[in-house]
Amino acid sequence: MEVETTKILERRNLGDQTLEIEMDDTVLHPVQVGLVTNPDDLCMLLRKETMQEDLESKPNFSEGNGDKEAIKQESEDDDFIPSPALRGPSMLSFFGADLFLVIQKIGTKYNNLLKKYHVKNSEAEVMQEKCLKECQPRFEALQKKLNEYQSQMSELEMLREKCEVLSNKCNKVCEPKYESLKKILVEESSERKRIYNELIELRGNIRVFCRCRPLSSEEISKGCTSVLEFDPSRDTELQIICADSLRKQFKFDHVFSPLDNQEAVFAETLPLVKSVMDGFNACIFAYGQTGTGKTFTMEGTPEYRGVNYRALEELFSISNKRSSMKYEFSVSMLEVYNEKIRDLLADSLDPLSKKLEIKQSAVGTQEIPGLAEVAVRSIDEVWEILKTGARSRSVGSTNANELSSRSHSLVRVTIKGDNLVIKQKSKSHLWLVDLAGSERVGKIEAEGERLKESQFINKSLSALGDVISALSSKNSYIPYRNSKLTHLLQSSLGGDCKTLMFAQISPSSADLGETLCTLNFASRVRGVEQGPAKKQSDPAEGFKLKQMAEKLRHEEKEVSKLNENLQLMHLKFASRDNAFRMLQEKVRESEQACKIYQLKIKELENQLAEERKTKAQIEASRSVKPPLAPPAKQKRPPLSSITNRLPPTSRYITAKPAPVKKENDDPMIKDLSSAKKHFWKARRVSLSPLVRNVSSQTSRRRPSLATEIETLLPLPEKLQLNNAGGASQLPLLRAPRRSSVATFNPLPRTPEAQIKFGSSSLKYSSPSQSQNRWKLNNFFSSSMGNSAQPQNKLCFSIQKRLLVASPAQARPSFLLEPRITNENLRGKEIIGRFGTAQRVLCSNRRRSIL
Ligand SMILES: Nc1ncnc2c1ncn2[C@@H]1O[C@H](COP(=O)(O)OP(=O)(O)OP(=O)(O)O)[C@@H](O)[C@H]1O
Repeated sequence: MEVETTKILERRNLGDQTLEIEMDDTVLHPVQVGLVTNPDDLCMLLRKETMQEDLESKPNFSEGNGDKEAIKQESEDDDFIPSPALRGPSMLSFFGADLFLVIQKIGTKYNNLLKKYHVKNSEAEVMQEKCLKECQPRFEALQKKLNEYQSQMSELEMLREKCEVLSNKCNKVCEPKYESLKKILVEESSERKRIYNELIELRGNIRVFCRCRPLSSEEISKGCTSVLEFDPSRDTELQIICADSLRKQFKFDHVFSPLDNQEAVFAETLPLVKSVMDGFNACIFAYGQTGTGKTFTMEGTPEYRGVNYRALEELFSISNKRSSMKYEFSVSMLEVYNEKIRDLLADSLDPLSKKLEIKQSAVGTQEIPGLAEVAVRSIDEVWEILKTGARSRSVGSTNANELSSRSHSLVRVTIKGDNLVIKQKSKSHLWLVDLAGSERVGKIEAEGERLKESQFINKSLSALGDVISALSSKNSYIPYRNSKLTHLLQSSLGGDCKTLMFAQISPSSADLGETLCTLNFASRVRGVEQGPAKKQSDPAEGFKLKQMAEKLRHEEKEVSKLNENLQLMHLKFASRDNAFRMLQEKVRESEQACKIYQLKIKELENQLAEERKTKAQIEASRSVKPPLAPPAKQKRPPLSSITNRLPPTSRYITAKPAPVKKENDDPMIKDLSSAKKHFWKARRVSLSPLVRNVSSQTSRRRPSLATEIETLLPLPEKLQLNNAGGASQLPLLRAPRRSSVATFNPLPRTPEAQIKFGSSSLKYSSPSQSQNRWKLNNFFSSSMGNSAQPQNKLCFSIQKRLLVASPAQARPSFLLEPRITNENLRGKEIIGRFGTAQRVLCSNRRRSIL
């Protein structure tokens, strides 16, 4: 709430004295009256200015006898301009009355404003208290939480540091070990692979196993006998009893009798499956007469799982064991039926609708675009796929087998390996082939479709024989493309690929011819790698092989140990890394939470600061309270009283005027703004001649009470006084009291000047000062012996200026002869004297005693 204050200056030259009148007024615009010889002059001057202004501003205003009511109405209007009707002696009294009215209005307004101010102040206090009550606990709680978080943060920081130390230590200690182990592992695994491959190669890249099924119940019932003889001590030899005295011996890589179960068969197959995991292509196929157990060996039954299932089971098992490798498996199933490739895992209901062709890839491998390839992650998934494919397979009934396979069934397992240590990738295929039954067409009495199927089957089997034959004789040309079967298996037959053939035979005497055919074919296949096989029979080679196998076992053990160590290290690393990450996450979360809380606290602090600031402002504004209205007895009479005329009786005059303090937004001030404007204008226009008069009169400096007293004091005493601590006051005594006395310039209209005048009036605003002012007014009135009311007022103004308004600069009394009756105050310096009152300087404080 800004308070606008103005000041009316009135100077009066009374003989050899120049009196100054300062009048605080919060409504009236400053009016400079100039030098007047008596209050009437002042009134006349005001009237003159107002009238002149009025004439200037309202030239068309009708002159004549003014209606007082109209004039009063005018005075109540925004423009506080006396009407031309006020010209003449009555104008001053009306002006005074109107001024009184205005003051009265302003007093009322001031009281209202003061009430509002108090109400608002109390509201603000209540709000402040409420806010403090609400915010303080929250602020304290937040502060507490912040402290907690900070302590947690410091703990986490410590933990993080510990972790870092541990991690560094671990890195320092474990890293070299890890690197050396990794190096050893790589070396060992490559060595193992090399030796293993060498062993397989020594055994032969194409291996042939012969498996004989037991006599079926049907065959037994028919009286068929077994034509096979097995020597348990020689698991690679087989004798066929062709006639009573004729026996034919066949040698294979392994011969499985009817007593050997699926596990035994797979145990011998395992090395080849392992080599697939090392990145070699492999092909396992079962060849034989219809009903000799090809499907049984390859697929098996749920109770007696075949090679397919066990091989994949083993692949998964090896994959899980090798922690340094990451494997992915996928399975495709197809069949070659009548020289056509059929996708057994295709979504289409009719597998033949999808025509599949063999294409050679850029790297020289044979691919079948469009062939379904199902990723498998567990052996259960594999089993389901195998069952699905087997259901789609082409089967037919022959007189040799009720559910004879009329096609070559091929399962392709693709293994993608990724060495995590040396970042090496590999891809290999394992073909698991269940060939169609090889039988003489005449024997099965095939006709029509069956005959056609048999012809295709025999043709493809013959092509397979040719390929193997070409491989054995190391021909430059291998006729892979003579059949779809050999074409498909091209990348898995020959070279460094591993091939295993199961020659399935029947023990029945009824199938002797077919058995001999199969054995001959198998012997032909085995001949491909007869060199190593022959060497096996050499004791020296055997010993060498045994030594290599021993070495291989030892290497495998070492590798498994290294693998275990590596896995352990990996686990340690992973656990520490995980812990570290968790801690980091916690730290991050805590930091985030702390940031949020800090922001909240900042907001609250800002809020609190604003409230404090508001409170301070309120208190400050409270401290600069407007002057309280003096008591009724001491109230300053309105300006009208300086005339010797009484103000006109009106309902406004009866109200007691009160000192006012206004705000900028005071509507009353707005009402009076135009009046102010007129006063400004009037002053500027009318004072210029007066100023000239003043300057001519005051060239000899205005004699004031102060200077008058000053002249009483001899110079040495003055100096003494100055040295005795009155240094701050002596210059005031010496200097002309007010330089403006002589010049008496019009009040400046600049904002700075406004502020100056405004501030100077503020120092008279305290109630105590106001009361003192009134006391001294009475005192001076009585001391000067002037009974006239206007003069009393002038006397009061002098007191206010010299003594009350500025007590700190009160002039010392120069009647220095101590007349202090109080013993306690004797020896103190008298600094002022008024009538019987003496003012002494006591411990930097002035005390007044009478
Ligand atoms: N080693 C074995 N032990 C027990 N039973 C067997 C063995 N081998 C085959 N059999 C049985 O012989 C029968 C014929 O076997 P399988 O169907 O596997 O012959 P196949 O060679 O696949 O015939 P095809 O070529 O016509 O498909 C089946 O009932 C099977 O259970």
